[in-house]
Amino acid sequence: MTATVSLHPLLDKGMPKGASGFTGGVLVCACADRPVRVKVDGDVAHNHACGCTKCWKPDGATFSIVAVVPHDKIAVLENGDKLAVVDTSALIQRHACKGCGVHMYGPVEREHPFQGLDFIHPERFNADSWSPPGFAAFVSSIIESGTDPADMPAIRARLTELGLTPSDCLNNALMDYIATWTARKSGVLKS
Ligand SMILES: N[C@@H](CCC(=O)N[C@@H](CS)C(=O)NCC(=O)O)C(=O)O
Ligand SMILES: [Zn+2]
Ligand SMILES: [Zn+2]
Repeated sequence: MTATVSLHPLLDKGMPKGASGFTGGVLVCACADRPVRVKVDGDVAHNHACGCTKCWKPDGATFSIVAVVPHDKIAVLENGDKLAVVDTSALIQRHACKGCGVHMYGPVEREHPFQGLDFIHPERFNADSWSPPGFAAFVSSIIESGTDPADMPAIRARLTELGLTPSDCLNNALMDYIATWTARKSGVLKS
C-alpha cells in the first residue's frame, strides 16, 4: 500500500522483514572516516517506533526505530573515542558519535525496571533481518518536534495500518511491566 504519511524511510518503503534466528551484528555510525562500530550479540527485543524528541532519527524521519538488548551483549569494537553521552542526566545514557550524531547505544544504569538494558537503533546494523518494530510509542511527542497536530489522526491511522499500534507512552505490556516493578518495590504487590 502506498505511504500517504511519512514516518521513517524504512517504514515508508514497507516494514523491514525480520527473520527468526538473527544472531546479532555490528552497528555502524554514519561517518565515512573512522566510523564507530559496536558489536551486538543476539537479536533485539521490544523493537518499536518512538516519537519522542530524544531518540535518534535519520534525516527527515518523524519516528525513531529503537529496541533493547542486554548491556552485556554490547561491545565497542572501533573508534569508541568518538562517543559522548548526549545528556548525562537522562535515564537512557545515549552514547552518540560526535562526528555524525548517530546514537550507538544507550544503557540504563540507574535503578529502574529497564536497568541492565541498552537502547539501540537496529537500522544501523550492517545486516538485515533483525526483529521488526511491533508498536509505536510516544506518538503525541512528535508534535514537540514540529509535527502539525492536525496531522495526528492520519499518522495514527498509518501506524495502525502498518500494525504498529500507537500509544502516547509505551505499549501495554511494557507499561504493565514497569507498574509491576514499581508495585513490588513499594510492597503493594507481594508476589
Ligand atoms: N515528550 C517527551 C518524552 C521523552 C520521553 O519520556 N522519552 C521516553 C522514550 S525514549 C523515555 O523513556 N525517555 C527516557 C530518556 O530519555 O532517558 C519528548 O518527546 O522529549
Ligand atoms: Zn559517526
Ligand atoms: Zn524515544
